[in-house]
Amino acid sequence: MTTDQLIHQIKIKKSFLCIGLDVDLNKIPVHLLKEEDPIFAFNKTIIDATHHLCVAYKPNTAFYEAYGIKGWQALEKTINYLNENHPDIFTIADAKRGDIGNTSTMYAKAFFEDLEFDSVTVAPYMGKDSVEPFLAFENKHTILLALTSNQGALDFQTKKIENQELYKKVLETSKTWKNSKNLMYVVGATKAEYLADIRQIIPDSFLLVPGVGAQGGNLNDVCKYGMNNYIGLLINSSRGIIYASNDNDFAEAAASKAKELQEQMALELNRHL
Ligand SMILES: O=C(O)c1cc(=O)[nH]c(=O)n1[C@@H]1O[C@H](COP(=O)(O)O)[C@@H](O)[C@H]1O
Repeated sequence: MTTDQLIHQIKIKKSFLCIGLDVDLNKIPVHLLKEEDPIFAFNKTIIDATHHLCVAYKPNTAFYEAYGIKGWQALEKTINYLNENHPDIFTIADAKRGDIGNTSTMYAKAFFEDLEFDSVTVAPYMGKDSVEPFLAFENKHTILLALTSNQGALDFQTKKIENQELYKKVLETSKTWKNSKNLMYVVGATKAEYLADIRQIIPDSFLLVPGVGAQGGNLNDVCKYGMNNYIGLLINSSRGIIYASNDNDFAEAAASKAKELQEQMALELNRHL
C-alpha cells in the first residue's frame, strides 16, 4: 500500500487507529480455547468487529512466535484474512528486526514477500546496511524505532553523542539512506513532549505511535505535537482494545473501545484539516 492510499483511508474512515493483535492465550475468552486455532479465531472475531473503525492492524510477532509453529500459522492465517477481506487496511508486522545486510534481506522477504505485510518494524542499532535491504522493497514500509514508549528509552535513545540525542541522530542519519522515502518511525505516545522536536527533523514522515491505553499515553498531546499536513500518525492500542472484556462480549467490548478512540480521532481530524 502506498502512503497516499493510507492517507485516503484515514480521511474516509476518519480514523488513524491501529489495533495491535497481541494475542495471549491466557487472556482470551476461555470458550475460544476449544477452537482448532484459538489465536486465529480470536483475531478473526476482533477484525470482523473493528475493521470499519481502524486503518491498520499490527500483530506483534512475539505473541505468535511464543506458540511455535501453531503461532506462526495463526499469524499467516491472520495476514491472509486481512489481505483477502480488507485489502485497504495497512498491515504492520511488529517484529523489530535488523541484522547484517544479507540477513536483513531474508527478514524483509519473510515479512514482505512470504507473509505480504505492508510494513515491518526495524531496529536502527546496526545502521545503514542493516536497514537499506528493507527499504529496497517497492511500496513497502520500514518503521524504524526512533524513541520508544518504555522507560528504557532513556538508557540510550535520549543520551547525547557529539552533542545530539541519539534518537535525533537516528532520524537525521536515516534520511540519507537509499529509498528513505519508504521510512516511517516509531515514537511512543508516552513521549509526546518530544514530538515538536521530532517534527523539526522529519516533518513529513508517518509516525507509528504505540502507548495509548495500557501504557497511559495521551491521544490529544500526540495529535497536538505530532500531526502534520498529511496527518502523519498511526496511533496503536493493543491490550486496551482487544482485552476490553474476556467474556462472551469481547468483540463488542473491543469495538466499543475502538470507537471511543476513533471518535476522538475524528474530532482531531476536523480540528486539523
Ligand atoms: O514497535 C512497537 O509497536 C512498539 C514500540 C514502542 O516503543 N512501544 C510499544 O509498546 N510497542 C509495541 O506496541 C504494542 C503496545 O501494546 P499495548 O501497550 O498493549 O497497547 C506492543 O506490541 C509493543 O510491543
